[in-house]
Amino acid sequence: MIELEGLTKRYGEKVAVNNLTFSVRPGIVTGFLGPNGAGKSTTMRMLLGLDRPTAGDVRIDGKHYDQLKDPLKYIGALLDAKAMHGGRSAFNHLLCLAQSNGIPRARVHEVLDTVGLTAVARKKAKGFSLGMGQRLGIAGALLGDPRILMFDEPVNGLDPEGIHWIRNLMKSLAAQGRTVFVSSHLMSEMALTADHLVVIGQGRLLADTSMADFIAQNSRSYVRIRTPHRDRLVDVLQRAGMTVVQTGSGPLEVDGGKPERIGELAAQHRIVLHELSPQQASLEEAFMQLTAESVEYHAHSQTPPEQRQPWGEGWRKEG
Ligand SMILES: Nc1ncnc2c1ncn2[C@@H]1O[C@H](COP(=O)(O)OP(=O)(O)OP(=O)(O)O)[C@@H](O)[C@H]1O
Repeated sequence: MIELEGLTKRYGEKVAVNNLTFSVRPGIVTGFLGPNGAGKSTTMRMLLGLDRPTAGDVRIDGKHYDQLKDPLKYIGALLDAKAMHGGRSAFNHLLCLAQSNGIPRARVHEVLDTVGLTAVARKKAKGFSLGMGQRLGIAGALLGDPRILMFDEPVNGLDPEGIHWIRNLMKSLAAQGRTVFVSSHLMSEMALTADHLVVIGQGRLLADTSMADFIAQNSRSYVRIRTPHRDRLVDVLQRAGMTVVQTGSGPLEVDGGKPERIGELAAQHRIVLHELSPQQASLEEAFMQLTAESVEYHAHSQTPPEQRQPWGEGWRKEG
């Protein structure tokens, strides 16, 4: 379990992390989302004792990072895959980490095998591709067999097979009862991996909710219908209290009615349907919706008009 309470970090005038309070629970994958500059990496660095909070507190299984003896046995992290001694071989890099944390040498072989780097274990890390570097960083995170794992952008640079592998790894770590906290800008990937989401913007907490609730709360869901009897169906549905949006001669979009109910009404009135499909926004759409709303909220409260930037701008450029 990771617990943040009022966690705040200022760099001069800049408030990078603003009074964050949330918990990351074991047994599930928790996604950590926010546009560029939202404060995700700063939060993760404070968790690992790499940055000192200006105010507030963050605890790992009830302790501060610097109170942990052999911290790799409690929490494993991938923050910046390039942050390693490139002149060392993959094996020696992991061996150094293991020795400084009281972890047996045999474990180095195990994690190299887990991440698929056994064949290149004696090669220098500076010759590694981005994807191999990510795998080596993940091996380092797994080294101490920790109960808590934290990954900052783990799929960066990975090919589809590597992305698939990471997804399954995170799910299996969570299924073993571990706490898995992962940030990513790849919304489609996050939607497939995370059970729960923590979303921040401009350092503030915007959402702390299940994936399903996040999408439901931040997007419109409706039922799409195609029928050769449009007028009759519209009449029936409106009399049942539903809102029907008609776009030219395209499909009907119905708000406020479940597909089962719509299907039953159509059958009762002997109306033929060619399509009856519930539509749910994607995580990406829900995220854009939430960030769009936050532009107005933050713009007036914090930044002078001449310095205002559309909130989430950087994320949109990348996305
Ligand atoms: N050492 C620092 N000195 C000054 N400002 C910093 C420092 N580190 C981060 N910041 C600022 O704090 C804010 C949060 O940055 P952070 O890197 O935590 O965001 P992020 O959500 O991880 O972004 P990204 O998605 O781009 O990685 C940014 O405005 C950044 O410019």
